[in-house]
Amino acid sequence: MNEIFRDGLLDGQVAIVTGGGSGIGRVTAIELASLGAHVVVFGRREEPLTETCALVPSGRCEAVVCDIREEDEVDAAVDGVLARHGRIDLLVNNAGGQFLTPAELITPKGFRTVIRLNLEGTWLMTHAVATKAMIPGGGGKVVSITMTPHTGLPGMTHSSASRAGIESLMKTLSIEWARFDIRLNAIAPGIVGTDTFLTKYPSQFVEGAAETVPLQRLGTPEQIAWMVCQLASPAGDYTTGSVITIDGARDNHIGAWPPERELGPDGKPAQEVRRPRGR
Ligand SMILES: CCCCCCCCC/C=C/C(=O)SCCNC(=O)CCNC(=O)[C@H](O)C(C)(C)COP(=O)(O)OP(=O)(O)OC[C@H]1O[C@@H](n2cnc3c(N)ncnc32)[C@H](O)[C@@H]1OP(=O)(O)O
Ligand SMILES: NC(=O)C1=CN([C@@H]2O[C@H](COP(=O)(O)OP(=O)(O)OC[C@H]3O[C@@H](n4cnc5c(N)ncnc54)[C@H](OP(=O)(O)O)[C@@H]3O)[C@@H](O)[C@H]2O)C=CC1
Repeated sequence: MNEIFRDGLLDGQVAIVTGGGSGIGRVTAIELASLGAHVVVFGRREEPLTETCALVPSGRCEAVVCDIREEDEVDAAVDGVLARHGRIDLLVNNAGGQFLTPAELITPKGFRTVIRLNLEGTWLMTHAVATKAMIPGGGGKVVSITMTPHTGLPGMTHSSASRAGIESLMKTLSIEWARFDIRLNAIAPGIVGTDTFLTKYPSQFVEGAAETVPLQRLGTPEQIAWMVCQLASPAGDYTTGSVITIDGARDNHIGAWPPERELGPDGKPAQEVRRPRGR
């Protein structure tokens, strides 16, 4: 039973979720399966993938070890899904990440590592699924998880560049592959309180994160997963080439409004005094 959508909404669909062994990817896999989809989770480590599948009560989940940066692994893994299921309706490019470091300290290898994971991995997966399954099969949907704020991610130059690249990829392919009925979108989350976010980054960054969001709280993996489900459903059939930002307005403004310095003497938002008419 799904909390938001009707039972059986995605019956018969076959979906791949990369990075499905943890965080947003795991919750997305569980939500898709709860709506009837058969989900195949990809990741480098088998154990977390198997754990995700154990959390899917219907058993409609399968773990495939695949490093999305390696084209031979991607080809073999996608071929395997196709051989077992005969179709792929949905690809969720969720695997990704970065390390937080000032730009001047990022080495060529470090930059390449993040670009290869986020941008090249997303390209390899999207190209393999499209050419092997969606183009011959008459269509499909791709959802790629990126990141806000779109004004730039200081401390994450490599990731910022790669996420912009992914959004551009989705937009461009939505034009080229419209003739194959493939619909491609990006979901750009703000800060989501996953285990990795809460444990990987410096404490100052994590503890101060909610304060930087106009809504003053972090997002949840479910809020991202439900948008994936909506796009996968008939409600998403005409949505393509879009970037859907889910971030508590972090893309628009840093912190609560009004900031302390803009409060009036009464503690309310400062307001300009209206001049008398005629002056
Ligand atoms: C912000 C404002 C908006 C704020 C608002 C926005 C906030 C959004 C918050 C976002 C949160 C998330 O995305 S949370 C989810 C994040 N999840 C992840 O990152 C999971 C996936 N990440 C990873 O696997 C790793 O972090 C990643 C480095 C990307 C890839 O790992 P690999 O095992 O492939 O690579 P490694 O062998 O570890 O490292 C390869 C090289 O990378 C470099 N490298 C790796 N870690 C490094 C480090 N900590 N510091 C320096 N350099 C490092 C070195 O050059 C390494 O080479 P050597 O020197 O030779 O070792
Ligand atoms: N949490 C947040 O605040 C935000 C997250 N995002 C993005 O959303 C996505 C999910 O984030 P979140 O759930 O927090 O992070 P996690 O670290 O939990 O998820 C990342 C997943 O990607 C998998 N992965 C990493 N590298 C590879 C690879 N080379 N091949 C295949 N799988 C790989 C990991 O599994 P394994 O290590 O086993 O391969 C892991 O399951 C990421 O792209 C993240 O950057 C975007 C905005 C905000």
